[in-house]
Amino acid sequence: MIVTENISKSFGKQKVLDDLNLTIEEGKITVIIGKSGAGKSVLLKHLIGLLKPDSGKIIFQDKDITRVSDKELKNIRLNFGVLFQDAALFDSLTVFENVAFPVIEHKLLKDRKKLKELVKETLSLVELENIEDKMPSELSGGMRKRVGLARAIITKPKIIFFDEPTTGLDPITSMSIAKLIKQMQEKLKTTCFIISHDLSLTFKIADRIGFLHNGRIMEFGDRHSIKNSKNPIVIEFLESYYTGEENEQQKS
Ligand SMILES: Nc1ncnc2c1ncn2[C@@H]1O[C@H](COP(=O)(O)OP(=O)(O)OP(=O)(O)O)[C@@H](O)[C@H]1O
Repeated sequence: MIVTENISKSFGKQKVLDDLNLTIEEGKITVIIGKSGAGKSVLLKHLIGLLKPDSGKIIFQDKDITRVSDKELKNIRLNFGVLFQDAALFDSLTVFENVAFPVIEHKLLKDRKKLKELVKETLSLVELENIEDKMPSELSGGMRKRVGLARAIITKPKIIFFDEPTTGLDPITSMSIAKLIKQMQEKLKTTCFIISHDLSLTFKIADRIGFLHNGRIMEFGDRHSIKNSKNPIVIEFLESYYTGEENEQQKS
């Protein structure tokens, strides 16, 4: 579980997070939605320790991760897997080397044969087979996301953070990634934190949905409660998405 307590963050005069409180429950999929520029990526970067708040706490395993040493933060990050928006694969490394990277970097397994088996097993969890020798440039967008997901889960992290997991994918591939996240989460019982524009994904897999607005989580609840929110700002956001205005806004 991660709990943020009153985190605030400004860039110059712009206050992006404003006393934000959020609880990410263990073993659940939490999705944060909100308009473009609402601060979803800034929130995610705080949770994984890439940004520090101006004030407030982020509690993980009884520790405030905003106040730990760099060494401690590195150890804490071993509990985290991150799937970045563009999958962030290393283009000069093979799929095998990409997926094995966190294991090699943290010296978690030295036996080459066991590492090969682990990479194979992890790739099969994301429904990929026999692509270890391929280069990222040879893969489709959906396959790159899957490889990125395999790399994020190979160390069996307690929490996986997803930055817009379906951006840039067609609706069918997006749905297959959404299904895969759900299946993987059910199999590994991992806690998942997702920021997304994709309401189809959100309403398909989220256990908890948070609506970020004006630097705060304005509405938080399960799929049913968000869909039936009486808050006019939430209603407007959901309606604009379905009428395409929000999508148009993303493109501009
Ligand atoms: N390092 C930074 N320096 C200055 N301003 C920043 C920085 N990072 C983010 N911002 C600003 O914070 C605001 C929130 O940005 P953020 O990327 O978190 O929004 P978002 O909700 O993720 O948007 P989108 O859905 O379009 O990705 C934006 O106005 C952005 O310009």
